[in-house]
Amino acid sequence: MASTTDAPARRTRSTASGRGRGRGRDAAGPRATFGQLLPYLFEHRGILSFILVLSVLGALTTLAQPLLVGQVITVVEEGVPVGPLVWVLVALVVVSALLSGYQHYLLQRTGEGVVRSSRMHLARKILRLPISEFDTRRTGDLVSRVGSDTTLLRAVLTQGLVEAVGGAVTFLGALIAMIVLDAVLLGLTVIVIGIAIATVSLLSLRVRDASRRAQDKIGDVAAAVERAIGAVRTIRAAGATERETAAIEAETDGAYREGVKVAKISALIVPIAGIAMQLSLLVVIGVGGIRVASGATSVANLVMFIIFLFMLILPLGQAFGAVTSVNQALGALGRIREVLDLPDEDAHDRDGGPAVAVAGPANAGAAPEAPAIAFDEVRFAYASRAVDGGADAGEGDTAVEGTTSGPAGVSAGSGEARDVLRGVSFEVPRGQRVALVGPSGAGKSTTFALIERFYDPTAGVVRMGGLDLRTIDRADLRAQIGYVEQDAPVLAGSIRDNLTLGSPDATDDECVAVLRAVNLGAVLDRDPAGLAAPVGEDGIMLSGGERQRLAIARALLAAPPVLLLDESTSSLDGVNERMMREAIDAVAEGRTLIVIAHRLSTVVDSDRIVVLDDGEVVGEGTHSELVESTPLYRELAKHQLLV
Ligand SMILES: Nc1ncnc2c1ncn2[C@@H]1O[C@H](COP(=O)(O)OP(=O)(O)OP(=O)(O)O)[C@@H](O)[C@H]1O
Repeated sequence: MASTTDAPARRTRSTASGRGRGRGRDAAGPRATFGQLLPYLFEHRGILSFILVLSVLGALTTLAQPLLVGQVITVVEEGVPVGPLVWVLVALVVVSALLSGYQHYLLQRTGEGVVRSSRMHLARKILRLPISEFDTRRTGDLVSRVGSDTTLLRAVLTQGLVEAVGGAVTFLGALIAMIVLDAVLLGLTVIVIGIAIATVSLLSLRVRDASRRAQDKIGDVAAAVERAIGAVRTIRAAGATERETAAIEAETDGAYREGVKVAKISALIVPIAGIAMQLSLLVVIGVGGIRVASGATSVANLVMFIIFLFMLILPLGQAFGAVTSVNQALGALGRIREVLDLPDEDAHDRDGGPAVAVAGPANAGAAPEAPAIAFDEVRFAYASRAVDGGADAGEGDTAVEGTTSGPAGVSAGSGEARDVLRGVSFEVPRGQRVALVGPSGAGKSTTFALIERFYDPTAGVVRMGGLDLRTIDRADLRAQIGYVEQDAPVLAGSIRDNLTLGSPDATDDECVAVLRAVNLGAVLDRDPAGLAAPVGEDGIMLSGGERQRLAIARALLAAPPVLLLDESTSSLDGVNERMMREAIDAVAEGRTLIVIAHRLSTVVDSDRIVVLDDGEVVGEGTHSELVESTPLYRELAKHQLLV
C-alpha cells in the first residue's frame, strides 16, 4: 500500500498513524440501511432469483408435510393402510433436504461474489481517492475495510435475505393453515410471538451500532499494526518494541470490548426467541388439549397445528438469529460506504471545472513558446482535518468531515491551516534544467505535489505550457510528467514490474538499456533471473541511492517531456553520487528537468536555480549569480564547501 503515494503524503502518514484516535467518531459513523445493500444483491439478480425459486419450492415441500401427517393420522384412525402416504412423505422430506442443501451452496457462492465485488469497488475507489485523503486516513484502517468489513456482507445473503424469503413463504403458509385449523389457538400464539418480535427489533438497531463500533476498532488494530510494521526498524532501534506492543494490545482490548458488547446484545436475542418459542408451544399444547377434550377440535388438527407452529417458529428463529449478522453486515456496509461515497480525485473536474476562478489568458491554449512549468503567485496550505480520527492533529482540533473546499478535497479548508507556499512565482523554460533548493520544510516537495496536481493551489495558478493545470485532464497531465519521489519506493514484484509501471509495453531490451543509463546494469547480475528477479521485501535489496536510480530508470522508460526529481536525501558516497549525477544527466537529455536538490554539487551546472525559504522564493539565477545575490544560498553553498 505504501508504495505509490507521494512523498509529502507518506511523510505525514507516519505521524497520521498516531494513537489518540477516535475523537468525534464514536457517535457511530453513517449507518447503512437495508436499501443500500440492494445494489450489491442486484448484481447477482439472476442466480438470486433462481435461489428464491428453490427456496419457495423448498418451503412448499415443507408445508405439504404436516398436511400429509394429518392425512396419515386420519387414515390410521379409520383403520386404512397408510403405506403409499408414508412413501410420499419420505420423498417430500428427501426432496426438501436436497433443495435446501443446494440452495445453501448457491447462497454461499453468491455471498462470496458479493464480497468479491465489494472488495473490488473499494480497492478501486481507494486507489482513486484524492491524495489529501491519505494524509488524514490511516492505511491500516483502509486495508481493514477491504479485508474484514467486506467479509461481513456475506452474511446478509447467506443468513439474511434469501432464507428470509424462503422463511416468509413457510411462515405465511403455516399462518394460513393455522387460521383454518384453529383461529383461537393462533390468536394466543401471535400475542406471544408478537412481543418477542417487538423486543428483538429494538435490540437490532443496537446491534448495528455496536457492530459498527466493533469494526471501527478492528480498523484501529490494523492501523496500529501497520504503523508499527512501517517503522519497525526505528521502533526496534529506539527500544520501543514493548511500548508499541502495549499500544497494539490496547487497541486489541478495545476491539475485544466492542466485540463483547455485540455478543451481549445478541445474547439477549437468543433467549428471547427461545422463550417465545417455548411459551407458544406450551400455550398451544395446554389450551389445545383442553379444546380437544371439549370437542372444539380434533387430535389430527391439534397435531397439524403443532407442526405448523414449528414451521412458523423456525423461520422466525432463523430471522432472530440473522438479526445479529445482518446488522453486523449493515455496520460494515456503513464503513464501506463511507469510503465509497468519497469523491474520486477527478470528480471535482467532472463536476464543472475549477472552483477557483481562473483569471487571465491561462486557458488560451498551449503556446509553444510558453514555459514548460510556471508558478504564478501560488499560495497553498495543507488542509488540516481528522477524518477517521487518525490524523495527528493537535488537541482541540475538531474532527470534522468534509470541510475541504472542493469536492476533490484538494485545497485547504479549515482556514486555520498554515500557508506552506506564500505567493510563489517562478518559470521553468522548456528543455531547461532547473533546481529547487532551500532548507528543509521550505516547501520544495509541496511544489512538486502541486505540479502533479496531488493538490490544487489555494490561490494563484500553476501552468504547464501556458495552460492552467486545472484545465488539463489529470491523466494527460501526468502522462507529460515523470516523478521520482524522494524516498522512491520499490514495489513488491520483479525489476521488470518496477520499470514498466508507467510503460507496460516496454521491451526487455528497453528495460536493460534504461538500467544501464542510470548505472544499474550490475543489478541484473545479482540474480540469475535478471529482469524477472524479485526486488524488495522478498528479493534483491536495493540501497537508497539504487532505489532512486531505479525510479529514475522507470521515468526514463516512460520518456515524459517533463521530469520532476526529488533528490534522495540519503547520503551517497563518491561512487554513488557520481552514478546519480550521470543518471540525472541521462534523464536531462532532451527534456525539461526540475530537481529538488539537497546537494548543491548536483545543481551547480543547472540552467537556473530557485531558492525557496519558508514558502517564498528568495532568490533565482545561476549558481554564481545566487552566490552573489542571495545570502541564504551563499550560506548553503558555504556549508557545502562550494565557495
Ligand atoms: N501532506 C502534508 N500534510 C500537511 N502538511 C504537510 C504535508 N506535507 C508537507 N507538509 C508541511 O509542509 C511544509 C513544507 O513541506 P515540504 O515537504 O514541501 O518541504 P521541503 O522543502 O520539501 O522539505 P525537505 O527538504 O525536508 O523535503 C512542512 O512544514 C511540512 O510539515
